[in-house]
Amino acid sequence: MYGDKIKIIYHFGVGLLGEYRKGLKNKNDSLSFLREMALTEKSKVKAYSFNIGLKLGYCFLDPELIKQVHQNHDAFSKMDISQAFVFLFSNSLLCVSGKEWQRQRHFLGKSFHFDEIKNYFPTIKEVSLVVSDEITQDLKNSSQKKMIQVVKTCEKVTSEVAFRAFFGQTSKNITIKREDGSTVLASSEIVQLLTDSFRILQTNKLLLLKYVILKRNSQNIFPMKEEKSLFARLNVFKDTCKQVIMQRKEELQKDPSLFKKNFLDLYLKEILLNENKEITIDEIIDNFCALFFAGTDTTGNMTGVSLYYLSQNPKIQEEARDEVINILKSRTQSQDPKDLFNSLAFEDLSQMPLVHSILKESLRLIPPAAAVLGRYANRDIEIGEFSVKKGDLVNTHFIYSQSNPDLYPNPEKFDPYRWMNQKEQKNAFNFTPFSLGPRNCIGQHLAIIEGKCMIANYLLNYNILPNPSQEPIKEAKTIYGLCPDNLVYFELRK
Ligand code: HEM
Repeated sequence: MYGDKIKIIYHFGVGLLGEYRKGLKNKNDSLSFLREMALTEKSKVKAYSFNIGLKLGYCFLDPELIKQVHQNHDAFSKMDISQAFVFLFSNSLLCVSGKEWQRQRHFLGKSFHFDEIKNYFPTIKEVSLVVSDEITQDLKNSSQKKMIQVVKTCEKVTSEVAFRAFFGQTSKNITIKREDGSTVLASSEIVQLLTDSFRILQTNKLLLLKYVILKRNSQNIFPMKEEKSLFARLNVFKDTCKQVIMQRKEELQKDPSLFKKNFLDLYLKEILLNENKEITIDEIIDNFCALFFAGTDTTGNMTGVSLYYLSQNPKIQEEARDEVINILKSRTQSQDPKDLFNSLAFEDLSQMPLVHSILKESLRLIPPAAAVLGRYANRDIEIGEFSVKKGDLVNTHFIYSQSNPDLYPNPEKFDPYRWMNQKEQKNAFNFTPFSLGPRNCIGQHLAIIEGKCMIANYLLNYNILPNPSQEPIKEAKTIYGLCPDNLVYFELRK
């Protein structure tokens, strides 16, 4: 019906996962089919059709059509992608829709405004320094270069920042008690819960079938052992969050002068002082989970991938380091990397065009959220020449236009300088790693600020070297990123 404007990608039962597996096996890249399509078809193909089980969907690739989907965001509802996803996020900004979404976006949006994010800058710097101090100590003890799991290292920073931005205290203070009596940090448990809920769907076919048919009711009808154990842990996790929130509420009720600028206090202030009756404790818990989930791995991956490309491109690395040092030279006489990084001011971050371009180029090549969360159309809607019917699955994928050689000459090349040339930025819809439209990423400024801080800190402290014995693999799991995480060595700078 749509001729060569649409490609059909059908894998019986496994759906799109089948195409990802094929790409991984043959090209070390789950999304190689989209990169190849971009090279051969350029902008001819507008969408591909795919299946999840027996259900068919459209994934739009053309920037104009992607724009139409996201501008009409209220015509779609996000899919329940796993049990933990629903349990942890269903009352959060990530999942709610309509008036409820508007209310939440308005409330949270104020805190994500560029000027407000400034408040989190000291925390970002402090946490970055704690992590780099550990690495430096380790390197000093071994007196040689060491392999660094850069994505994991960056996630240590991003998870701690997300935690402190929300609770205003360190994640080490909040622990979860497991059934076997052991304790685990809340920040690790939430990641583990999400990973486990995807894993059980992938490894237990019966459970997957039950979930596809029964959806949110799956755990209530003949719950399987893995479901029971997952839900027991999910309940403990939320109960723990609730206790922390209720305790803080009591503290603030007794002494309102204790209010701080963190998300939890902002919510509680709204409830206690402004007598806002719409905000519930469930909404607060779910938004903690959502901000933690949406902000940790994504930002950690963006920065880890940038460090990988810097290891592969020593000249660009040197130039980026000079950019950072030149700014900081005017702030301190000291040559010590720690003093230099300590002197970094929030305003300096906007004076780093190359570091910014490195992050953008990493997001172009390996966008952590390569596609948005799948959606169902809740009414019939025309997207360009495509007629989407109520109930159809819809998605949008960013890699295709971000790999189009007409828009990005030599698209596989890591070339941050292309961003310093205005031509590429003519059409903002060709580069959308943070999605677009009213439901775009609320945390994008925070992510870039964290990324710039981490890159600046590592450039000041270490030579970032490649690991020639490891081929990078681009794998799409919960997010799209590089693995295994042993692609980079750090060496202390003399
Ligand atoms: C490099 C880092 C990041 C990337 C690539 C990224 C990407 C995205 C994308 C593509 C969406 C749209 C998802 C969809 O519509 O299905 C999104 C939404 C969202 N992001 Fe981010 N994100 C990043 C960092 C962050 C950070 C740091 C936070 C907060 C701490 C955050 C919070 C959110 C939230 C709450 C939404 C939902 C917004 C809404 O529906 O109104 N993200 N992000």
